Amino acid sequence: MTTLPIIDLSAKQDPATVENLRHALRKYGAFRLWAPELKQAVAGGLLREARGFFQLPTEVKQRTKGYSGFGTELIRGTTPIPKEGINFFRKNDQRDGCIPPPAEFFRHVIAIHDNWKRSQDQLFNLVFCDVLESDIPLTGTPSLDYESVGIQYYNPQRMITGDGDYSPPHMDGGTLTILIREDDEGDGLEVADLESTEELGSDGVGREADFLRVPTAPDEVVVMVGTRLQRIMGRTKARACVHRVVGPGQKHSTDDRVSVGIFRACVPHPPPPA
Ligand SMILES: O=C(O)CCC(=O)C(=O)O
Ligand SMILES: [Fe+2]
Repeated sequence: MTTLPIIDLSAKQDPATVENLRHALRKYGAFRLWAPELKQAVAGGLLREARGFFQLPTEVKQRTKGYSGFGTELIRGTTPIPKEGINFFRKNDQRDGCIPPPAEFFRHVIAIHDNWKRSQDQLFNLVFCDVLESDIPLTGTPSLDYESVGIQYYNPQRMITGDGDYSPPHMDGGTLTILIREDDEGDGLEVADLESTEELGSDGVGREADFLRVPTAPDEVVVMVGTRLQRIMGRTKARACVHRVVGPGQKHSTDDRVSVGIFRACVPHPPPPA
């Protein structure tokens, strides 16, 4: 398997597809999803609004609910990621004196969230019932149905050198992440082949594993397993995807990069008191 399998939720999955998906969940913790509506909803306005937001003066962004400044998000608690971001619908995200995001931007985010709601049950049924053959109820409990939307903004002009990467290898914290990217050949997303190394942590996997490029394609998004799903299902069934974003490199030295993630059942940030 040298590309991620693709799933079309509107079709009935044949046994070979289900078997491929089962393998992909162990090898990469990721697969592609045919999602033209979601892709078009993002292209038709959200990206423009997001770019507009990230051009606002820093002091305005910093007061906006859900915003995290350049280099403030850390991987494994230590490595700053050279990006800015804004998160929506995250619990415990209360800072004093926050202002809401621009109304038109927020309207587009809500539209994406609503659009995704139409497919999410189908996706969860396929993954949990057909592929993982799980009888653990993974939907219908408030802590697992929790979902946030995060928008990442990568600006090559803010990179100190042109040879650093946009995002170091890491795993996401939730059950599944739906990642929506712009169509761009050299977009930089790569996922680790988890069968190519004995390492288990994202740091070791990042150093030792073979990585597979995941090119963007029209009408497709990527689905990635997070650490929470791995914990629930066990590593023999589903591994958390270790992914990174390489670049920007020469080609993208002037183009910025925007991605949208729908993070399902991600740990609220900051975590609630124990
Ligand atoms: O921007 C991307 O393609 C990946 C983003 C990501 O991995 C994340 O936000 O957790
Ligand atoms: Fe991620």
